[in-house]
Amino acid sequence: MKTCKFMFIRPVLRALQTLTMSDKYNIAFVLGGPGAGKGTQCSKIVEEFGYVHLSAGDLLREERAKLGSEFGELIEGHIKNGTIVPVEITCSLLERAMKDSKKNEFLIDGFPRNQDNLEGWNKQMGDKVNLKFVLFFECPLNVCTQRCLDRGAAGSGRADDNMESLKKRFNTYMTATMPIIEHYESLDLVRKIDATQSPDEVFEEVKKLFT
Ligand SMILES: Nc1ncnc2c1ncn2[C@@H]1O[C@H](COP(=O)(O)OP(=O)(O)OP(=O)(O)O)[C@@H](O)[C@H]1O
Ligand SMILES: O=c1ccn([C@@H]2O[C@H](COP(=O)(O)O)[C@@H](O)[C@H]2O)c(=O)[nH]1
Repeated sequence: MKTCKFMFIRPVLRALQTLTMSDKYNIAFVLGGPGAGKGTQCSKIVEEFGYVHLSAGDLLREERAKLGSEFGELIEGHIKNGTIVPVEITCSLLERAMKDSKKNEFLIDGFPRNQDNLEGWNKQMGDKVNLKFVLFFECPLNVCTQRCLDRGAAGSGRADDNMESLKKRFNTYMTATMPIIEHYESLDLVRKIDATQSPDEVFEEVKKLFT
């Protein structure tokens, strides 16, 4: 009789586990230096593979632009100085956007960028997501700089597409973001892409990860 009673437990547990797994958001983080082409490639992935693209920088810029936003000034200061906004703000914006989208597969672009981001995300979102991999667009500083300056000259309107902000952004990237990429490398989650080629050539490499 006893055996009979416990025979059902394992399949029930397995079913529950499957249910929990499928309830999780599937995400890929997208990292790389300023101007490496993260946004450009994310748009192509969205078009071809139907992910939802959430750029942490765009969400912060939107929040900053909201009339009466409690965090507007703080965000503005960080963006101009190329420093990182506290994770509670960024993570809440990301979680809200994920919930609102009613979708399940996300490219999270430009996040996590430092240890505070990583720890805050793991605490708030760790149990709610399945991290597929970290897409890392590798691009030398001089190429990234030129792309951002060209973007500024073409009228991006971004307060940080200028040499002064770029120096600070690169400093943050090297000192705070690279260690996060190395952390994911140690977990064998990083998929490195050479971002120096044309957008279409880069996308040929990106595609291989999604097919
Ligand atoms: N492979 C590429 N070759 C040449 N130019 C590119 C390439 N990819 C993107 N660009 C251009 O470089 C600029 C920066 O690209 P994009 O906005 O995609 O970079 P990003 O990594 O998202 O930047 P940021 O982190 O500053 O938001 C844009 O003007 C874009 O058109
Ligand atoms: O997770 C994030 C993402 C961005 N920021 C701030 O925004 C700017 C611009 O970011 P882009 O990804 O280049 O659009 C960045 O330099 C940071 O100041 C952030 O704090 N946290």
